Amino acid sequence: MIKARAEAAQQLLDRMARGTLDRRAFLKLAAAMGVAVLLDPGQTEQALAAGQTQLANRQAVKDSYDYVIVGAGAAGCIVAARLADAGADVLLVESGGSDDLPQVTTPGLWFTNIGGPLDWKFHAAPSPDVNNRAVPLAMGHVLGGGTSINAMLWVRGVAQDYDDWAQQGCDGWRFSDVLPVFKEIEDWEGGANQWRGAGGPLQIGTAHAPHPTAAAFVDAARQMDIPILDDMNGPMREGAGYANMSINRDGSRASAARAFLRPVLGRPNLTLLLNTDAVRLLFKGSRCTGIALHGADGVRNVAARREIIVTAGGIASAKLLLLSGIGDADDARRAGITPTVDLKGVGRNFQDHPLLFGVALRYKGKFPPRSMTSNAVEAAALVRSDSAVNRPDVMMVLQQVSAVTPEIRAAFGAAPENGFVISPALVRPTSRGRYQLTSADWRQAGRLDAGFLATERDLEATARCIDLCRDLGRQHGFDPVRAAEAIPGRSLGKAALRDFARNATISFGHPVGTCKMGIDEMAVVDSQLRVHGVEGLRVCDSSIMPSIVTGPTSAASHMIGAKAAHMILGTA
Ligand SMILES: Cc1cc2nc3c(=O)[nH]c(=O)nc-3n(C[C@H](O)[C@H](O)[C@H](O)COP(=O)(O)OP(=O)(O)OC[C@H]3O[C@@H](n4cnc5c(N)ncnc54)[C@H](O)[C@@H]3O)c2cc1C
Repeated sequence: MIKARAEAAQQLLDRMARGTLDRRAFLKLAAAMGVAVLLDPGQTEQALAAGQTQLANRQAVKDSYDYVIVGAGAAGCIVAARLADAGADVLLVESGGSDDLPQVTTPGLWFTNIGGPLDWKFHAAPSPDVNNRAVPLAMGHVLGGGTSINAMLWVRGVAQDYDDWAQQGCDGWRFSDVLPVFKEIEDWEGGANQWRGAGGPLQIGTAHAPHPTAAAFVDAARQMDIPILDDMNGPMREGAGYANMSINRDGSRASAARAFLRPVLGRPNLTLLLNTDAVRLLFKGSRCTGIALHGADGVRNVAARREIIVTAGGIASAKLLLLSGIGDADDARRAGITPTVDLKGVGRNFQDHPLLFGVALRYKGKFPPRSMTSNAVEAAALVRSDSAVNRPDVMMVLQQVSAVTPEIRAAFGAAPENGFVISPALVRPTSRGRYQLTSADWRQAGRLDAGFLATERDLEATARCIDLCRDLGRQHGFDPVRAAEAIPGRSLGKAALRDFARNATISFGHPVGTCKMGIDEMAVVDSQLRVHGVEGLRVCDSSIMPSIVTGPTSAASHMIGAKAAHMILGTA
């Protein structure tokens, strides 16, 4: 009851922040709904200022801004907020719409967004490595980007991930360089320490009333001699435990939009345009001077006095560069685009984590309902697929939902009605994919060869991880909750296990790498995230990762946005 009233109060605040309610109407409704006492005066003033300011700014879009930022996801929200806070005149353009929706704010509903209106609904091209399936690749198409629809896992990876970047020529990106940035953005419920930050804008915590399957998972991991970690982000290493989530103390989703952007939307020097697509970058010689936008009123050009900053995510950032002639010049001509800069790496080096749905277990009796504050992924283990491997390369992910891919269902039967899944995930893939345009029309999705399980090493590690997940499910720790393994439910020989991997693979939702940072000929941006060969243009999001981090990519994407803001402002 109290929660329902708190949600009603939040919805009213959101409507006012969008500019669809004025102060009088807001106060009248709050009194009528009996939620006035729940309203924090500071939040009310912030929402009112945001609504009035953004309404006025939208009605008077200017011909030029200091910075134009494309994409309001994990990285874009942080860059925009920090630059606006520093006094710059900022335009933030987002293709998706508002995030004032219960399926965004309620953690337990996140997966209902996959394939729905808040998802770009992208698919990888069919590949024999996954039995010619066109694997769906969900990406957030809404204010907040992926952080508004993701599973809220907050995982930095391991320290070596960032040291690897530095070794590849990315100066300033060693783990010791990025740790302070991770710390400054978070408000970890356990308080600050050598590894963690407290008091930052983004609240991070673990499940407070975990589902019985989560405790069973951790017990089972202990029985497999996997180290148990009190906090999976500190120290960041092999082990199992309760997952960190980006979640507010009140149990609602903590997204980049809510944590970083909303508090500054009352600033007159920040304009947020929703439902607006960036379709092409504009140039004068080798300088990027502006951008062509497509919104409800058609196309308009906006100039950037200082820089254009592209934060459109793991695929769309590369797409915008390619549409603007930055990429392989021969490919550009073939697509009917005049080449601007011959940068062969744009769209290449694609990486994602294959995730398998999975090893399905039948629950003992009726599956207890999860709390709506649960992300349904409350525990995980980061391990090595083989003792010969020198660092963690696979993850076992508890999924407190009962689902398998259609191909696994056809071969092994439906997932049990009362059940849950242990998903193998390959978190250090060696294969690399490629994104390409199929036409010069920005509305066309283009083609992604994702490279899932495309190398022998990746297939072998994934197959081993299936066995590890099955082993985990057999441990006594699961006895209180597991009746039996339902899928695969029988032992699989080498060929059958590999076939299972090919049929069960989906995307973990972590596309990165298509505008990679570095100094080699395939690098797209330098270590300050400036596009090679172009002035006035940076790419500052998940697409710049030279190699994917060992775990979900949201935390690293936030860090990239925050570090980019420091670079632009000269504060790091
Ligand atoms: C279903 C799902 C579950 C996930 N679960 C997790 C998880 O639990 N933990 C985790 O760490 N990571 C998870 N991720 C991944 C994580 O959300 C991403 O790594 C992260 O959001 C990437 O940040 P980004 O800033 O690079 O891009 P995004 O957050 O994707 O933001 C890009 C934004 O740009 C907008 N955009 C794109 N093209 C244009 C254009 N032309 N014009 C204007 N705007 C444009 C998009 O609409 C989007 O809002 C998940 C992702 C999905 C989709």
